[in-house]
Amino acid sequence: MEDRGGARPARAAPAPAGSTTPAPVLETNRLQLQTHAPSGRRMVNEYIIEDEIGHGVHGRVRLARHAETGERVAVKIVPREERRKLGERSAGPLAPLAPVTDEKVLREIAILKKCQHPNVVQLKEVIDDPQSRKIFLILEYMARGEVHWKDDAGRPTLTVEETRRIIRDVVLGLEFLHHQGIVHRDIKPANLLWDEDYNVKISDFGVSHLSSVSTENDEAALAKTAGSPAFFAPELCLCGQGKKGWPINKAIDVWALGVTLYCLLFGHPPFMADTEYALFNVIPFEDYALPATMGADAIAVGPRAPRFGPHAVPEQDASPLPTSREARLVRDLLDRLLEKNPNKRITLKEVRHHPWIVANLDDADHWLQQTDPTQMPSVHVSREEVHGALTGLPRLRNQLKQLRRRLTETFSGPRRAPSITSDESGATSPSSTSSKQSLVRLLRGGSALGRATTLPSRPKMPARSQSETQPVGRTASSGSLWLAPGMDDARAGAVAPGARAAMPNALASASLPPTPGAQPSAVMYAPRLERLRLDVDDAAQDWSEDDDLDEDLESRSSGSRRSDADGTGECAANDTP
Ligand SMILES: Nc1ncnc2c1ncn2[C@@H]1O[C@H](COP(=O)(O)OP(=O)(O)OP(=O)(O)O)[C@@H](O)[C@H]1O
Repeated sequence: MEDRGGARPARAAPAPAGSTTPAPVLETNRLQLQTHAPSGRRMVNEYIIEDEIGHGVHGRVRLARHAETGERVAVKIVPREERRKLGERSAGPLAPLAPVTDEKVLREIAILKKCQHPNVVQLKEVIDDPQSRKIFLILEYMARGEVHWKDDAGRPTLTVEETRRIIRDVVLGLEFLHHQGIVHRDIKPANLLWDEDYNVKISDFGVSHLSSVSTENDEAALAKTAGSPAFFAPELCLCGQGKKGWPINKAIDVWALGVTLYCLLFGHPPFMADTEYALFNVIPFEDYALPATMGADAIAVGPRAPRFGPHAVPEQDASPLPTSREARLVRDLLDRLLEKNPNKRITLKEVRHHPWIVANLDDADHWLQQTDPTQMPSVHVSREEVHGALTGLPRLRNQLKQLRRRLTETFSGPRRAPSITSDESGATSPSSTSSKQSLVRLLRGGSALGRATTLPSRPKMPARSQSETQPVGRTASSGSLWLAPGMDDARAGAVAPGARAAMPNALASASLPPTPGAQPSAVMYAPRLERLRLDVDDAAQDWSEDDDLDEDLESRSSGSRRSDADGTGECAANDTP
C-alpha cells in the first residue's frame, strides 16, 4: 500500500463542485463469497479483499480491488446487531436472534446515497444480503488517508497554503451537505480524507443529522452530544449543562470548521482542558490564544493572549500583532468562525467568499460561481428511504404480500381464467418445482421486481457464474432521484413491461391479458394455481423464519468456515488474505 501520509506535493486542480456526473449507487442484495484463485485472497462479490485500512466504532475498513476493472475501493464492513425478533419474545431466551441493522448505519447509508459531491467521500455500492450478518459499504478509496496535520511534538505539518486548500475543499463539501439539509456533527481533521491527488473529502456520517428523516425536532436531535468534545460548539456545551439559550443548528458545523482550521494552522485545538466537564466551561466562556506563528512555514500571526475570560490580557497591555495581509485575514476568519453566538457566527457562504479562502485562486469569481451549491440539484431523502436503505425482511414481506395479492387477483379474480399460453421460446407453464425455484429466485432478487425498466444504465459489472442459482439482485439509484428500496411499495408491486421477460413463464403469461381463442381447462388449471400460492407461502417462510441463514450462505459460497480474522464475518475456504 502506498504512503497514506507524508509530504504533500502540488496537486491537480480539484474538479469544481457539481461538475462531475454523479454515479448511481448500486444496491446489491446478494453476497457471494469466494476465493480469488490467482491470489488466494477472499472476494466479496466482485471485490478482492486486501489490507485493513482502519476501523471505527461500527466496523472495519478494508482496501479492496475490483476483480475486473482493478479499481481500488474501501470496504466498510458493518456488523448487524443480533436481536430477538418481534413476536418471538414469548419463545424465551432460546429463541433465535435475528440480524438487525443499526439505525445509525441505516442513516449513514441513506445520507451517503444522497451525497454526490467531489468533496464528500462517495458511496459506490451497498452489499446488503439479508442472509449475511454483515453489510458491506463500498466506498471510494481515499488513498492518502486522514489529513495529517501535526507531528509527534504537536507542531503543525501543513503549510498555510496547504491548509487553505484543505479548508477550501471542506467548505465546499460542508456547504453542499448543509444545502441538502445534512448537519455532519463531527467535522474534525480525522474525518477529512485525502484522495490520491490530495483532494480532501468529508467522511464518516455516523452521527450526522438529516432533518427530513429525524423523528424528533431538529434542535432536540442536534443537542444530543455526538462527535468529539474539543470540536463542540458553545451552544452544545451550554445545552449539555442544561442551559438553553442559543439555537442549535447547522452552525455547530461552522464552529467545528473553525476549530479544524485552528488545528491545522497551529497543531493543537484552540480550547483545551483536563476533563470534558472543564472543557465545557472553557469553550463557551473563554477566548482562544494565538501562537506567534502559524503553519509549517511559520508565518507570523501572533502571539495574542485571550481577549476575554479568566486569562484575558487587557488590550492596552497586549503587544501589537503582525500586520501581514495573510495574518490579518486568517485572524479575521478565525474570529468569525469561532464566534460564540451562533446567531452572529459566519455562514458557510460567507466563508466561501472570505478573502483568505479565495486568496491565490486564478479566477476567484469563476470559482465562486462554479462552487455555488444553490446551483446544484437538491435531493430529498424521506424517512421511508432510511428504513428502506437496505433490503430488510419487512420490505421483502411487503413484496411478498404484493406478489401474493397480484397472483390472487390474476388467478382467482377474473371470472374467466387466463389462458395458459406458450412463451416466445415455446415453453409452457413451468412445473410446480421449477415455478417454486423461479419464484424464490424472483423473491430473492428482491427489488428486481418492477424495477427493471426504471433503472438507469449501470457501470459494467463482471458476469456472474451461470451455475449460480440465486442471482445477485441489483438496483441502482439515479444521481438525484432515488429509487431506494422500500421507498415505493406500489412500484415494487407493479410489473413493468420489460420486467416480464425475467419472470417465470406462468407468472408472465398470467399477468398478460387472456389470449383470444385459447381454451384453458379450469379443472386442469386450478391445482396449479393452488400450488403456486403454496409456493409463495413457502418462500415467505424461508425468508422470514429461517434463522440459520448465515450457515446457508457459507455453505453456498465457500465451504468450510474458519475464523473471522479479517472482519468480513464469513470466510472462504482459503482463509489467507
Ligand atoms: N473511503 C475510505 N478510504 C480510505 N480510508 C478510509 C475510508 N473510510 C474510512 N477510512 C479509514 O478507516 C478508518 C475507520 O473509518 P470509519 O469511518 O469506519 O471509522 P470512524 O471514523 O471511527 O467512524 P465510526 O465512528 O462511524 O466508526 C478511518 O480512520 C479512515 O482512516
